[in-house]
Amino acid sequence: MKAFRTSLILLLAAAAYLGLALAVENSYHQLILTLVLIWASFGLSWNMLSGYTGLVSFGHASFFGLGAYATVLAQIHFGLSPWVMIPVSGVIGALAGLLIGLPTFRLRGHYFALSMLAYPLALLYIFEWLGLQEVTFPMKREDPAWFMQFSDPRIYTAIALAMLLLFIQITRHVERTRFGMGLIAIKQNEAAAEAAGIDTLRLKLKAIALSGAIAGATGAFYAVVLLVVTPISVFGMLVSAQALTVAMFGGVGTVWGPIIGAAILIPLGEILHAELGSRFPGIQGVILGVAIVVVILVAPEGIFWKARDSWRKRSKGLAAGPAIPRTAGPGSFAGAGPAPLARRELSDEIILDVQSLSRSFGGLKAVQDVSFKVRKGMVLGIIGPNGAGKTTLFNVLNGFLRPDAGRVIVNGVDMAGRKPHALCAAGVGRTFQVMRPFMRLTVAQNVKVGAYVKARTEPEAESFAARAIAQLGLSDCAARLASTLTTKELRLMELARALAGQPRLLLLDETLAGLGQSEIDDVIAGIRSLSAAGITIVIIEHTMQAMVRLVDEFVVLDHGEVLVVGQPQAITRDKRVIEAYLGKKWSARNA
Ligand SMILES: Nc1ncnc2c1ncn2[C@@H]1O[C@H](COP(=O)(O)OP(=O)(O)OP(=O)(O)O)[C@@H](O)[C@H]1O
Repeated sequence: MKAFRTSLILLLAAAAYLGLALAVENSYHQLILTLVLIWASFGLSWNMLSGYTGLVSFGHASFFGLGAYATVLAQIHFGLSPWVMIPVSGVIGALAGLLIGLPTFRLRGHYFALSMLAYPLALLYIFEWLGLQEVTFPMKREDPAWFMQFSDPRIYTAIALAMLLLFIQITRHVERTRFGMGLIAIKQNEAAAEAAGIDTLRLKLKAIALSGAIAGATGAFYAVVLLVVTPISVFGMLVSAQALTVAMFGGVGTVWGPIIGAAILIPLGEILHAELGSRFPGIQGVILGVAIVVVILVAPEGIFWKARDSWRKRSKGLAAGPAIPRTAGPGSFAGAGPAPLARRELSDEIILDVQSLSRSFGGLKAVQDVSFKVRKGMVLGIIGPNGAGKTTLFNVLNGFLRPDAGRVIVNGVDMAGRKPHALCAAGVGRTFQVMRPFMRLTVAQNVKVGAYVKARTEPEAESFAARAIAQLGLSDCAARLASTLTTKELRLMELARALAGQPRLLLLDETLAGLGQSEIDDVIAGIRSLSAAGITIVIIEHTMQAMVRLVDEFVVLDHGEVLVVGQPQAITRDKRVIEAYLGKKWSARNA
């Protein structure tokens, strides 16, 4: 219903814009109307990669310029029409995206952004070196419509509008699918996305290909409108900056951002250029610079998000903070309590077999020759002093780190060195010591991202997520943004997200950290409910009082090695464990 309403508003806005274009007589103003649509399309292309994945690109002019040159050269040398070359330029842009993405996605953050800058610069010099300084479309008086050489500039505006509407539809479709959700998850936390089973490299390549396709087609049409292509006008720094600025100004990671940005900045820049350009050459660049500074200071995520957040706050919406009654609220479990786990009969089936696992950092042996077995349905605690190698061991078990030696046998298959999303698909879920929620998503969306690894369809993902949310007592907060949750609710949400991937084995990293006593009881009850549902659990935790109530068996690590393995009663009395970890005070207090 909401999607239908949005489509209707969009169509009405498009009709109004077209009406305005038809009414405008002045050809320069007509050109501005067309340019707004072109730069909005280019901004959408930038948004598809950088807005959704958070990988900032300073190099989108590569795709734009390749589309522009392909179109003009194809007309000159092969007589091909722009009607053919605009879609072909989309394909060229997509292929260029894959070629650029494959090596460049190895880099992150600033390194990614800067290396993207290199591609249009290199292309600019290559096209200059090829002698393509100023390439003009040959006039085709015999068949102007076929070669998009219209005498009425309003036709260009109409075509640009149709292209923009298509790109908006593509973007809106992406936003609604698991692909779009995966991109947002990557932006908010790439490691958590991997651990939730998302193949982040594949998704980023898909995003850059789609982004390159939109930029390539837009560049092709831009060339047609201006009739002449120069390296600086399509590969220049200002071109990439334009895409980035309209999206950042309007709002990143939303379909509306680039449209708002282009609608404000392009006419402003053009009018100032027309009025003051002769006295202040390069005034458009100044406008872009000022726009960026204003946005960084006033609305770092862009106008759209600023307006939406303040509207939501005012109308007491989702962002208004926790307002859920606590009586039977999140994390309340029937039967939850502090009693120790009754000794249970565990199956003999081995679900995780760790054999001689080692991992060093330079000369530091963080994990050395570690072996242990985890039986189906058990809760295994991993304890040890700070720096004993617990987190490193988890990172190796879940694929964030490659082991130097050893085997990690999950359900009979050696998974050592496999990527986190592959381990997740094999049934290994993970939570993090430092919580890694997707803050701008609701609880239900956060958990749904975790469900994608096993769910084949959207309804299935929603049902897995709803079940996990209910199991952890979070149904009341399902519609709230993760950013409004308490620490305990966030911990439970992380458990729910891991649970939604239908894991057979869950690795929990300091799930009780930062919680008060009653909150610890609630989260322990949550973990027990997972165990009762047949999930095998391996947990790292420092809170020993809680651990002895929770686990069936301990593995104690010290200096990266297994010190001892055993049941809680034996472990808490073991002299070596008391000396290395628990301390005499703990044993006296709990004797
Ligand atoms: N990426 C890294 N590079 C270099 N050294 C590291 C790295 N990660 C961990 N270490 C070192 O490896 C050792 C084990 O660290 P690890 O974080 O696994 O211990 P831990 O038992 O989880 O500690 P804590 O209880 O404090 O979380 C420590 O000496 C740590 O400084």
